[in-house]
Order: sequence, then C-alpha cells, then structure tokens
Amino acid sequence: MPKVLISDKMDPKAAEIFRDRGVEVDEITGQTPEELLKIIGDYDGLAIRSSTKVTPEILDAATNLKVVGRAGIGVDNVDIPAASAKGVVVMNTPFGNSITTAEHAIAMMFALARQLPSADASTQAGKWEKSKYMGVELTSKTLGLIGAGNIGSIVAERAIGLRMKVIAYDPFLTEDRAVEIGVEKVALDDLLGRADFITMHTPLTDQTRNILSAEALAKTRPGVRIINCARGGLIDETALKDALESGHVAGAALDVYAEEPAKENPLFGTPNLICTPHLGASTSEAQVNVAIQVAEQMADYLVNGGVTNALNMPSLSAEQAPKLKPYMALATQLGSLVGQLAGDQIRGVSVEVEGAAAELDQKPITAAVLAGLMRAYSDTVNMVNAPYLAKERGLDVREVRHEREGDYHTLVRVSVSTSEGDKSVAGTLFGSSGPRLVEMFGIKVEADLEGDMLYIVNEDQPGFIGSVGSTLGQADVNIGTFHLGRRSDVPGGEAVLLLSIDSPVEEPVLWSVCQLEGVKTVKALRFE
Ligand SMILES: NC(=O)c1ccc[n+]([C@@H]2O[C@H](COP(=O)([O-])OP(=O)(O)OC[C@H]3O[C@@H](n4cnc5c(N)ncnc54)[C@H](O)[C@@H]3O)[C@@H](O)[C@H]2O)c1
Ligand SMILES: O=C(O)[C@H](O)COP(=O)(O)O
Repeated sequence: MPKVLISDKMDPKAAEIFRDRGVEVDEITGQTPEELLKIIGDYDGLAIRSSTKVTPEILDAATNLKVVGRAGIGVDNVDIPAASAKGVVVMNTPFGNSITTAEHAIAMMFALARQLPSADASTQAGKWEKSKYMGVELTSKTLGLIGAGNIGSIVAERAIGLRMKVIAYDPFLTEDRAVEIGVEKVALDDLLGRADFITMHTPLTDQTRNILSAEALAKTRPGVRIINCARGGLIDETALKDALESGHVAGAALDVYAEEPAKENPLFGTPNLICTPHLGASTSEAQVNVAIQVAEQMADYLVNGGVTNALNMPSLSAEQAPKLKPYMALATQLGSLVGQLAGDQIRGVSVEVEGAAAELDQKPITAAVLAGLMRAYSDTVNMVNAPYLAKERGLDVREVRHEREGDYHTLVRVSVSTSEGDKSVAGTLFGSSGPRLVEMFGIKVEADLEGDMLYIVNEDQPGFIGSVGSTLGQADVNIGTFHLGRRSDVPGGEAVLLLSIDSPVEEPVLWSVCQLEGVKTVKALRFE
C-alpha cells in the first residue's frame, strides 16, 4: 500500500481521502529539514503547502518518493529540476484557492484605500481621529495588474465590478484574452506611470524577481498604492520602505515577504504599510478545495498512474491511464530495444503513432519511449525524468501523428538517428496478448520483447538456425521462442533472429555464436 506524508497543516479532508483511496497516511507537521530528512525515505508521496522546503537534499534522501503534491498554487518551495531529475512528479492545485486569494487582494485594496487597520487601532484606542483617516474612492481609479493569469483575471473581474479601469502587464496575455477579461494590455512602464493601485499576480521567476525595483518604483505615480498577495521577492523591500517613507508610495499591503515566515522584516513599522502573514489562501473554503484536490490527484497517481496538474510531466487522466498503459509498455519496450542496440550513438529520436494510437495523447507514449531508451544508461530513469535527461543529453526528440490507415489497427514506430544512419523499430498491440514487435530495422519480424533475448543478424542460409540451437544447447542455454525475419522474400539475404532464452548468455557463449558462419551481429538483450 503506498504511503504518504502530510508535512504541512492541511484540512483533514486530505487524510480522509488518502485513506478512502487505499493510501496509508501520516500527518507530521512543523518538522525541521533535518527531521524530515530522517523520515522521508519511508514515503511514496509528500503532501505540502508553502512551509515544507523540498530541497535537493530532501529529494536525495527520499528514496521511495514518487510524487510531491502542493495543496495550493506556488511551487517555489519545491526544487522542480531536482525532483524531475529524480523522477518525482510535482503536482499543484492551480485553481482551488484562486478566488480566495483574489478576494484577499481586493480586501487589501479596500484596506489601503480607507486605512482600515490603523483606523481600527486608533478608534479602539479611544482617539476618534476622523480627519486623520481621510480615504480615497476606488471608483474610476486605474488598477494595474502585474500578471493576469488565474488570480489576476479574477481580481480584474471584481475590480471592474467596482467600476475601476483595469490595465494589465503580462507578456503572455494575448490581446483576445485581454478583451475577454475586460482589461487593457499595456507595457510595464505604461502601467507604472498610469496605475493608482498596482497589484501583483505573477509567480516568482528570474524575470519577475524585483520587478518592482527602486527604478520601477520611481516610475510609478506619486500616491500609488501597491498590493502583493503573490510572492515575496517581486518587490525590492528596501526600495519600497524608502518610497513609503518619502510618501511617493501612499500605501502598501503585503501578504508575502522575501523571507518567510516573516517574524522580522525591515519593512515592519513603516508608515502606511499593511501586513498579513501569507493569508491569501487561508479561507476554510479554499483549504477544503486544495486538500481534496491534492489528495485525489496524489492518490490517482499512486494507485492508478493518473497524472493531473503535474508541473514536470504531461497530464494523464485516471480514465486515460488504463487505455495508455499497454502503449506505455509497448513504447518502453521499443525504446529499450533501440537503446540497447543503438546505444550512445543515438542523436535524435522520432516517435510516430498511427491507427488507434494516433487518437491518444502522445506525450506519455514519447516519455515512455525515452525512458526505455535511456534505461540502458540509467537505473533511475522513468517517464518523469526521461524528457529532461533526453534534453540534457542533447537528443532531438520529434513526435509524428499519422492519420493514415496502416497494416495494423494501431502502431508505434520509434526511429533513431545515429552516426551510422537511421534505424527504426515498430510495434503494435495484439488483442489480449499486449505489446508485440512487428518490424525491426526494415525487416518484418514478430516477437514479444520480454526477459532475456538474443539478437542475431546473419546471412540467410540453410542450417543456420540448427547451428545456433546447438551452440546455445552446448552452453546449457534453453531457447524459449524463435522469431525470424529476412530483408526480402528471396533466400540468401540478410536475416534477423530474435530468440527468447531462459537465462542470460555469458560473453563466451556470445563469442561462440559470433563465430558461426554468416553471423554479422550478436547482442544479448534484456527486457523488464
Ligand atoms: N498569497 C497567497 O497565499 C497566494 C495564494 C495563491 C497563489 N499565490 C501566488 O499568486 C501568484 C499568481 O497565481 P495564479 O494562480 O494567478 O498563477 P497563473 O500562473 O495563473 O498566473 C500567473 C501570470 O503571471 C504571468 N507572468 C509570468 N511571468 C511574467 C512576467 N515576467 N511579467 C508579467 N507577468 C508574468 C503569466 O503569464 C500568468 O498569466 C503565484 O505566484 C502564486 O504562487 C499566492
Ligand atoms: O501559492 C499558494 O497557493 C499560496 O501561497 C498559499 O500558500 P499556503 O498554502 O502556504 O497558504
């Protein structure tokens, strides 16, 4: 039974769903990295929010880990390249808390406009400072969104409802989408110069880090108010402090900080600053949503192989997974066959699908081919890390989908380009018997690729099969099945022999086969 650790505070629904789906679950929150390091090796899954840091050290110790599930959106606390390299799927729940977070941004905007936190403190202190707390109206003001994805577009919708004009800077926002969500797409400098309120809704990346730098803040309108419910690090905190102190920025409302938990921060105590402790996603509704979603996604993966909302692997629904399963087996075998035969000469790989296979999502099939192909060099390669490893090795990977009718109801072809030319193998699915090789390097040969096998290329001549049989027999190697193919129907050409054998063959036996007359190539193969 797969075992999951919930390492950050999560709604109890998550544990309930794991148990209902046949996944054992432990809930141990608030651990130090050292404590987590000691126990992580026991788990197949790790369910987190933003507190647990999934570092390369944690991943190294996580010898059984298959999936990290983030109950929330931001995954900057997970080292995704390191997880991918280890073959660990990283999933998030991209929509479960977006309304709640957008509402928090809107609440922050109101709080800034009317100075609600300090007006509250002053009133409860008995000061009745009516004239001190003069506010501003939101109606007709310009709201500048930096980032107009899920949360940004919900904020836009709410702000338009408040009769604000919304402009957005987001290099990935299309003009059509901008029109659809009712915002004007603008350049960053344009936004900085026009917005009365600026709200941040991007992930923290190399491009967005300090996007509100001292230089950018200097371009904003005097009296601008700034909201950040996205990620600390988007705003230069020192520059913001200066701008608040000078009065150029009239107010800032922050939910996120460069260092979290932010028990100390240089900004604390600055005038006109409102702070919340990373509460953007903290409503009971959002927490139930993300807990249910993350547990369902992780259980799907661990129990059925379904992949949803993965950041380092193509999606594969729980309905699709059983349909794709035999194809993955076929793709892995074909990849393994060319990987074992063409080895490190491979420069490029092309994966073609036709017939029924062309109706399926091709990405998982390609990932399985690459995993099979690279298993010749790596024990830890799987469908998650295979595309990354392929990229790292500089393999040119192509996918081709044929609409045409072929000889088989379904076909997957794997072609590799090597320094010695192109080579291609193809396989199909046969009724209930599953994956079967049907063509190899231009020769029709049918074989089930499993266990230990021997691949021989020879000149087609009488008596050859007998001499192979007796050479193997003398070495006590039992032949299970014989699969034969030749380049043309005319005898005497090049032939391929694929033998399934009951035990691996040692080097001296391979050498003896190699010495038989007409033999061009001999190679021992192994399939899982
Ligand atoms: N405070 C919280 O508790 C809380 C809760 C949920 C999400 N978040 C954070 O909010 C942020 C937005 O979440 P989302 O669900 O809207 O994400 P999203 O992926 O739907 O949207 C992000 C948008 O940022 C845009 N973007 C990327 N790079 C950009 C750049 N260089 N300049 C401008 N725009 C850029 C993208 O095109 C995208 O449209 C994330 O950082 C997430 O972690 C915080
Ligand atoms: O990215 C997110 O989903 C938010 O930052 C929420 O973080 P939390 O789960 O730690 O509240």
